[in-house]
Amino acid sequence: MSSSSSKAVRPAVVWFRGSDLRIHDHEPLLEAAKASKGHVVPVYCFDPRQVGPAAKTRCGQFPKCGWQRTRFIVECVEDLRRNLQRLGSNLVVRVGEPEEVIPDIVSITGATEVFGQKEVCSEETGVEHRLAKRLSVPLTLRWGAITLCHRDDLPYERSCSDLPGVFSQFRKAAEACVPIRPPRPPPPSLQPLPQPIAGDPGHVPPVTQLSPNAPAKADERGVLTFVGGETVARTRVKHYLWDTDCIATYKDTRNGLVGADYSSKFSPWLAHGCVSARWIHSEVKRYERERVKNNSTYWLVFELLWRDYFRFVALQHGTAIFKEGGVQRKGIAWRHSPLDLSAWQEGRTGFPFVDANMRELAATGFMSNRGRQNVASFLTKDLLIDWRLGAEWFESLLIDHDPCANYGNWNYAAGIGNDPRQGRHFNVIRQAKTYDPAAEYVHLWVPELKHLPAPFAHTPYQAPHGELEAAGVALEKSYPRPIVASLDNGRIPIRGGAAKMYSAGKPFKGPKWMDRDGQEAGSNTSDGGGRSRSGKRRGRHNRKPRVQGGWS
Ligand SMILES: Cc1cc2nc3c(=O)[nH]c(=O)nc-3n(C[C@H](O)[C@H](O)[C@H](O)COP(=O)(O)OP(=O)(O)OC[C@H]3O[C@@H](n4cnc5c(N)ncnc54)[C@H](O)[C@@H]3O)c2cc1C
Repeated sequence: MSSSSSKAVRPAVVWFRGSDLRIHDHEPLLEAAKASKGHVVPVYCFDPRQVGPAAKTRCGQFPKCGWQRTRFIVECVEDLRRNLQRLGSNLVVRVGEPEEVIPDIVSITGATEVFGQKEVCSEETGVEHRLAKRLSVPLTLRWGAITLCHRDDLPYERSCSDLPGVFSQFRKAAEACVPIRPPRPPPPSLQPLPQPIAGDPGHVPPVTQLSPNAPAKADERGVLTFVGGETVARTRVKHYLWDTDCIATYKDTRNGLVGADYSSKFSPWLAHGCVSARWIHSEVKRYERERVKNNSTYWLVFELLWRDYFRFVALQHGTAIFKEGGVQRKGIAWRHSPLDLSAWQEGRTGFPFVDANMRELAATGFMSNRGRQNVASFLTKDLLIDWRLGAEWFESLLIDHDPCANYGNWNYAAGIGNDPRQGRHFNVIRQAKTYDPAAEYVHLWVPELKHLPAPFAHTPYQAPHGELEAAGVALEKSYPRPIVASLDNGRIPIRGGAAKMYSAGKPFKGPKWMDRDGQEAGSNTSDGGGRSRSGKRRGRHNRKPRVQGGWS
């Protein structure tokens, strides 16, 4: 394009929002490029309400974006800038609120329109409304590729008001009648940024400015070194599918706890939009054509539909997913116990499996799906602590935090969400013995128990004195006693403080435990070993049927 014709065209601003940090399959970028003949002004704002030392969560006042995710976002933004530069443009980076920054950029550049991705959660939609009010030009928001199934292709109202309350009904409808749109390539090229903004694209703030306590080195025990950005995201997908064929055994390995490849680990990149779910889907379909199609390849797409489902649930229910009663608007009297909450947060509950998971989260910003289900159940069903504090702690620490997936899953865990089965409760000891039979995971994250062999590593309070002594474990001194007795009908010797709290409160009604398929697995037994409250072993025929649409 000649310089005289490029002067004639007024640019369009592309507002990158944080869950769309890529150039491929990005509808607002493509639409803006088309409308402005490539004269786009891509912008990303580090919003101090979301990232940085001042941003706090609502109930717990935890840092809203911990150092792990902050670092990941910085890497995503740097990568996005490099990719836009390769197309001939650049990324304008500012620290500030989008509703302040973007009108300024519009007036500096003379832009005629602002394009961006449509979000569904209240903080994000609040920004959309305020920005639209302040702009003198139209704000065009597109659903784009945020989900695998495009909202407009669903057999429901655009507001999802008639979305089924059960995942499996949604999944069946999606599988039967929703075509997955093919991913779209990035624009072949873009025009350079217009002056004067070309001279002032802005610096990506260093992690240490946004998160002053960030350690210099990552914990070596982490499942993976997660590096933000589209470039690494695509390499990870290539690794999981084409280089290692791990996807072909995903269904068998996905409940793992240690190592890079037991599950895809796509979540941090999906949460920040470094890859689109549609692109992953197209790669899975290609893999099925060229290598193998089996239950595992199906299951990865099945999990992506869970991700979709929680976004549509958030659209359907609005702010309810963040409120105490959740999407069921249910009243539950949660316990208030800062002591037990901090034991859970810091991995000092006396239940090694819970503690290992919580320590992994704090050290690395990641936790397996198996771990997340267990620690969420433990907080809400054993400690009876307000689920919002758990969700906020996850929000603070998770690299892959996505408000729809996080709050949707927490609603579910707390029994106030889209779960057809009420009162789902994980027996964390039984889960530990099933999924960590040799205590490899507990030994990794709770090193004070590393010489205590399984199964005692999962129940050190049951270990004979000699075993503890040989392993160098001194209960209460080197590792805490359990903080809650409910897991064993009160037979677990608990820490004094917590015992008092329970006896001071309402009588604790025995929880029912679910096994991994959502089946009732005995009440209050020490390891949930399939015994009923009366102590009689349950026959298989007495088991409740597998829950349709339940977590698996
Ligand atoms: C209490 C709780 C909180 C959670 N918070 C988040 C969150 O903030 N962000 C997030 O991405 N996931 C969240 N999950 C879902 C799930 O645990 C993670 O997506 C998964 O562990 C990420 O690892 P992976 O990429 O290896 O998953 P894989 O098993 O390889 O699954 C592939 C992809 O499917 C999607 N997915 C899988 N399971 C779920 C699910 N239950 N809900 C929604 N999407 C799913 C993810 O995008 C994931 O990357 C949460 C689960 C629980 C129980």
